[in-house]
Amino acid sequence: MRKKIVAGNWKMNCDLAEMQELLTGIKNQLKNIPDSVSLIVAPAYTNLYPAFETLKETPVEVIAQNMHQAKNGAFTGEISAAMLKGIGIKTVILGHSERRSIFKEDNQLLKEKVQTALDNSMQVIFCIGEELEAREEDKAFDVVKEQLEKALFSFPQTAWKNIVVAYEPVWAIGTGKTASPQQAQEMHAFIRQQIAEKYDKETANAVSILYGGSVKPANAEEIFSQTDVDGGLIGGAALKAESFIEIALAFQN
Ligand SMILES: O=C[C@H](O)COP(=O)(O)O
Repeated sequence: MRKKIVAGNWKMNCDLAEMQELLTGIKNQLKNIPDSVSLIVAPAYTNLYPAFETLKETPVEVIAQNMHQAKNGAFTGEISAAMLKGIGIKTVILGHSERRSIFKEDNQLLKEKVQTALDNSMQVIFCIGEELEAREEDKAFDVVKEQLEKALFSFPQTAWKNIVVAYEPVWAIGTGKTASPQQAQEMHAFIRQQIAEKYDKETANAVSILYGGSVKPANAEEIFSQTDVDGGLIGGAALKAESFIEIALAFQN
C-alpha cells in the first residue's frame, strides 16, 4: 500500500519562537494521528535543526524546502545535501513553483538537484504543476508531462523508491482556489499513467502523489478520498497546529 503523507511546507514563515509554539501544538495532538499517516514538516533553514531536535522522539519527519545541487563551494547563501544530512535531514522538497517562478529554477537545474539528492541517499518531494494560463488553454497535461520528462524521467527505475511527486496547480497555491477533487484525481491518474508508461505499472503504483494548493480542513477529506491522491503538501493551513492536524485526520474518515 502507498504511503499516506501530510506535509506542511512552512515556506518563509515562523521565527524560532513561533515555530516552537507550532511544534508544541502539533506534538500535543500527535496521539490522534493514525500510524498509517506520515506527518512531515518543512521549516526554513534556520529552524531545521531546532525542529529536528524537538521532534526527534516523535514520528514526525523534518525536511528541507530546498538545497543546492553542488557538493560544496563558493555559493554564498546556499545549503548542500551534506549540510542537511549532517543535522539529520533526509528529505528535501525540490521544484516548488515558487522556486521555479521567483528563483527561475528550470527543469534542467531541478534534474541536477534531484540527482544530487539521490547521490546523497536523500528522498525527494518533487513538485510539478501548471500555471493558470496553461490550465485555461487546456495545456495542463502537456506542462506536467514535460516537467516529468525533463526533470525526472532520465532517472533509473530504482530511483523512484526515493521520489514522491507533489502535484500543485500554481493557480491554486495560496489563492483559496482549490482544484476540484475531480481535477486533482484526473491529473494524479495522468501522472501515474506517465510513470507506468515510462517505467512499469508496479513502479507507478508504488509512488505517492500528493496534492497541494489551498488544502484546508474543509476540503481535505474529499481530496484525499480520490483514488490516486496519497496526501497533501500544505502551505497556509500548516501554519496552525489545529488545521494541520485536522487535515491529517481527514484520512481517518
Ligand atoms: O507547498 C505548499 C503549497 O504551495 C500549497 O500552499 P497553500 O496550501 O498555501 O495553497
